[in-house]
Amino acid sequence: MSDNKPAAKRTGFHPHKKPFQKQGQGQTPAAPKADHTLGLSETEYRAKLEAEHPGLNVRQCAAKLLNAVVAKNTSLDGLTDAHHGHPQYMELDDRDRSLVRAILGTALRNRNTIETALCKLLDRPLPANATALQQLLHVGAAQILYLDVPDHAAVDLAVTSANIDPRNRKYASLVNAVLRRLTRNKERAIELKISNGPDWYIESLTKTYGQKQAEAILAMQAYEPSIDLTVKSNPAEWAAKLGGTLLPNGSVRLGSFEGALTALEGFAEGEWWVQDAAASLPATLLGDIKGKRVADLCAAPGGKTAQLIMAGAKVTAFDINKNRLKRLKSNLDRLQLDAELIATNILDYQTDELFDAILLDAPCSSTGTVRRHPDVLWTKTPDDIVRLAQVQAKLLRHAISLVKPDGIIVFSNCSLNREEGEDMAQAILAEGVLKAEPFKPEELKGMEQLITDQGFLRSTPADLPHDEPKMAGLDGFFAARFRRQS
Ligand SMILES: C[S@@+](CC[C@H](N)C(=O)[O-])C[C@H]1O[C@@H](n2cnc3c(N)ncnc32)[C@H](O)[C@@H]1O
Repeated sequence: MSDNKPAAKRTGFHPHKKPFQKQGQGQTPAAPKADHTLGLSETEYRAKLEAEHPGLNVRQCAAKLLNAVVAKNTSLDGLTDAHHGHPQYMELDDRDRSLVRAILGTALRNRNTIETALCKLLDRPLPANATALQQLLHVGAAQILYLDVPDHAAVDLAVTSANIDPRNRKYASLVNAVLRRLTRNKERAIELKISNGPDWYIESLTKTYGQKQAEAILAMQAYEPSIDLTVKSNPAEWAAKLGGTLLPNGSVRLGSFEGALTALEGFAEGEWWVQDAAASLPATLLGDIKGKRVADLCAAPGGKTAQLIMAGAKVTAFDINKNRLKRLKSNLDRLQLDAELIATNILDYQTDELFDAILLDAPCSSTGTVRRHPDVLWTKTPDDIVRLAQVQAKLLRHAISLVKPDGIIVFSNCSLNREEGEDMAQAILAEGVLKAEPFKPEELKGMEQLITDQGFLRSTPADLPHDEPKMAGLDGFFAARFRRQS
């Protein structure tokens, strides 16, 4: 695997040297005057600057949110939520919001490549605490290297952003010089063979999957994947209607489409829902559940609940989060499906009416969803993996008390880390209350290769290869099936 240590260079700043003097090339846009003193509110001030420098708000917002993700471990989904997102993001119109998301997705997916390319253009490393400056350069570089934005706009707006921010003003000519040099070295930068992700993650993947498979997974993480749908019925028909591809498990993989997803045929009628093909597998592995009482213990937003209902089970869906459970309810309403809903911490839930079968799709690090959520790697730490594996073991032990003797439990999550998957499952089996019920090839027709030697299910973004990377891959998922012994 290639050089993954750009961060080391960043931290070796020499304060006694006058930084970056040699790099002043090209015209640096003039510094705007600080208008705060004129008594404008923050919003008015930003509106005035935007009128003078169209596109500035988007770049400033992108740099701010990038900093919140990488320096403060804040989830990108929350920051860019359409209703409760970051205030600076909420001020933008839809077009600008989508550019912010494109910049952030690209910057995070290619973070190590961008960092290495920038480091090569710097005479000396940036100060270790210059995180705002670092994000500003990353936002500029993401546009220059990967997005369809004119180079001069990316550079000028980065320089203007630097001039406006008192922390970065003294680096404005550095920003100008480095980004201009990047525009002349694009090809070389893009061709750098860099694995993207923090060192701990790359090491963990390599240890678990071996170098070749780890590299294949990391390569796939550079692409935003296509959208998969789970359909109520007639998957081949829906694949044809929507111009998608029918996958071996019956999911429909969409190619590119015009307009909003919610405007596609069948959405309003509740004929399908969005769910990665790998995420749709665990609910199918409970066996024949027709007419049985099944508990979906961590259910929201309900993709798997819908599958269990469609399989004919009487479903009780639990979730600790009331808002997420409300979302599940509205999803089921659109699909015209019904389940008993209980908002509770399942660790506090006990019943004498034990369930025939249980699905526990546990909270996890979500490292299997990096293609869709490129912030995950930069907001999670190795400690999170250990902590979440402990939570999962606790939830699974409690699930045993809710299922009938001889009943089935399917445990799943969307982590690629074996501590939350294979290791956790083996540790629980060693406690002796559950017996393994290995998955059988005939249960995963066309996807038999996902069954491990121990009879677990393991998918990764490197599975289901396709010439077009966007049409390839699966989310990383783990699933195991157990039977309660007594
Ligand atoms: C991975 S998501 C579930 C996704 C869902 N199964 C689906 O397919 O749409 C995990 C869910 O577990 C819920 N959760 C976490 N801890 C819980 C607990 N102790 N009791 C109940 N729900 C919990 C979270 O609120 C979250 O909605």
